[in-house]
Amino acid sequence: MIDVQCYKRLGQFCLDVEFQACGVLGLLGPSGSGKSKTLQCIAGIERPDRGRIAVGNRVFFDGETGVNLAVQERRVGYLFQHYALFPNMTAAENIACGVRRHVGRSERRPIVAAMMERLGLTGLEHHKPSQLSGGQQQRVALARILVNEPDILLLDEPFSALDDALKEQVMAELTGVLRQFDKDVVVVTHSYEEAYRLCHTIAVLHDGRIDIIGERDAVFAQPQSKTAASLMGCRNIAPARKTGRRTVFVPSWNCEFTAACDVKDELCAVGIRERSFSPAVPVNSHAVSITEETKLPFGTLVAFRCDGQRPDAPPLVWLAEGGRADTLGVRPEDILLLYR
Ligand SMILES: Nc1ncnc2c1ncn2[C@@H]1O[C@H](COP(=O)(O)OP(=O)(O)OP(=O)(O)O)[C@@H](O)[C@H]1O
Repeated sequence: MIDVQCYKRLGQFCLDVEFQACGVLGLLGPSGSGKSKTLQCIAGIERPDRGRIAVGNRVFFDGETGVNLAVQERRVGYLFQHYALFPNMTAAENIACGVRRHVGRSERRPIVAAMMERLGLTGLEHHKPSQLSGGQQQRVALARILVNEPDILLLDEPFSALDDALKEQVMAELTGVLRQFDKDVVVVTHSYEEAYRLCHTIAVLHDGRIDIIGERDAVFAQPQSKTAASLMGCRNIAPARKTGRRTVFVPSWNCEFTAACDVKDELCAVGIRERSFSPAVPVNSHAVSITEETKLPFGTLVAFRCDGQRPDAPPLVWLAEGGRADTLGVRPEDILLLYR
């Protein structure tokens, strides 16, 4: 269990986060929202102005009692965006750097060899980082972290240095590594797909604060805020007001929708994912006119306007599998109710 209450002012920016999580937590947020700073406070690279950070029963930082463990004492495995391997050392030497100091020289070699085997790196012992692919470099960096037997893993944008094909392979490998690592993990990412695939819990950061935190499927199904909905891949978001127990009206689209659950009075907007529209859904159905179609490898991105839509409102987008439509419907459970 990781328990974080952390306040830190950095010039104009203010980090003010509070969360508890177990297992693999995904920290999702726009650029500059405080994701990396949160990791750095947990790792001990940044010192919060106040707060408390604990992992399991070990307190890393407590502003009130003055506890502030050094980076090495925290036993944190921090995977940097570009892995930070030593360029002049071989893969095996890089990994050996991670082995704990008290381990004797003769014991180091088998520890490194076992970890290289576990991460599929056998045969690459003598390669320097420049002679390794991006995915292999990432595995060497992970191996260097894991031989140190960390109490928590912090992964900062673990796929940002990889191309799409390699990302897919590395993500599958990392999922396996995380499954074996039965302690807490925090993964920073821009991508909701990465967060969804790797994490049990997702926290969305916005402007230095936790916007929403919850179980992955619950956050994905109802992100609650405009920021979270947009980060979860929702491109149709517009101001809305409650009109009945389960109904909402979107003035700019001139559309009323029925949701699957009760609408709270504080509703400020609705979101509809582009995949949620369908000509075959008979509910929440509205007449539309298509304004533009863009071919994608697996479908067509269709821009459309609703009947009576305000001229200044941007078109909506629908990811169509094929065919055209005069009306488009949305299942009530796909209406995202947004309160912030
Ligand atoms: N030393 C500093 N002084 C002032 N502001 C800072 C300092 N360091 C970071 N910031 C600001 O803190 C904010 C959060 O930075 P952080 O690196 O955590 O963002 P992030 O969410 O990880 O962004 P990205 O996704 O772009 O990496 C940013 O707005 C940044 O400009």
